[in-house]
Amino acid sequence: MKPDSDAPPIICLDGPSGAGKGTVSQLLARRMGYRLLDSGALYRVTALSAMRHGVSLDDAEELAKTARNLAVAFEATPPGEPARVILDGSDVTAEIRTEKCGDNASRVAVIPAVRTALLQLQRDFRQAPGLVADGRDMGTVVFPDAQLKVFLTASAEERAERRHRQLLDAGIDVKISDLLKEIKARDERDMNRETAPLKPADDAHVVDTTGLGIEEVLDRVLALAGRD
Ligand SMILES: Nc1ncnc2c1ncn2[C@@H]1O[C@H](COP(=O)(O)OP(=O)(O)O)[C@@H](O)[C@H]1O
Ligand SMILES: Nc1ccn([C@@H]2O[C@H](COP(=O)(O)OP(=O)(O)O)[C@@H](O)[C@H]2O)c(=O)n1
Repeated sequence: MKPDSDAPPIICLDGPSGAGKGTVSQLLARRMGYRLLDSGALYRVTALSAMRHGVSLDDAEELAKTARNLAVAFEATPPGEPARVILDGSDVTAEIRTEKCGDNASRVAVIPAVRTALLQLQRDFRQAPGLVADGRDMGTVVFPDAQLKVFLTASAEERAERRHRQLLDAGIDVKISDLLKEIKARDERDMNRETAPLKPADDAHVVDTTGLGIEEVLDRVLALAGRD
């Protein structure tokens, strides 16, 4: 799809868990002076809100209602730090990052009515001077006319190792074999759902980050954006 020349530019970074989307998106948004959409946080917050209100993860209708009525806000933080995520007035930034919440997010994300409920909220992030959008379907569904679409990936083993290091840094010791199992299960669910499955858009640039450092990945994306 051709970019709408009047709309603010968008760079989409899609890919599986642990590919580096969040990290690279933040660095890229800072370099470009763009806003940032962490779409995964919206699915995580929907899952958390459902858990808090006793909504079953099998109840599609109530989950869609939960997504439609989300009282969520992203609060700016100093450069380099992820935005603080506020749900119903309380800070859930750390709570939504747990593996449990990620897993539940991928369960609610299967439901088409939940995805529809979150669509406009995501599109509203498109504001001048531009947007970096991080997720699974940014280039395929939410912003099909984006100027640049990048699909970041890496081997499941390397993604599990990255997540392991990240959790250890946060003082959480989880078995790497369990993380690998969870990552593979989430990949499977995200790639095989009927609505907005995880896959590169036809016009996406696929960047395999296995063996690449964060700065190298950032440089590749900046080069694709014409900013090297
Ligand atoms: N290319 C890379 N090399 C090494 N570690 C990376 C790389 N990209 C990301 N990481 C680290 O891996 C972890 C997961 O990255 P993150 O950006 O949260 O991935 P995603 O948003 O795709 O799930 C973080 O701790 C991050 O610092
Ligand atoms: N645009 C998006 C973003 C996330 N998601 C879902 O939300 C879950 C959590 O996304 P995330 O981006 O926060 O997860 P990580 O890649 O950080 O592990 C994913 O496993 C997807 O199932 C989605 O379906 N569509």
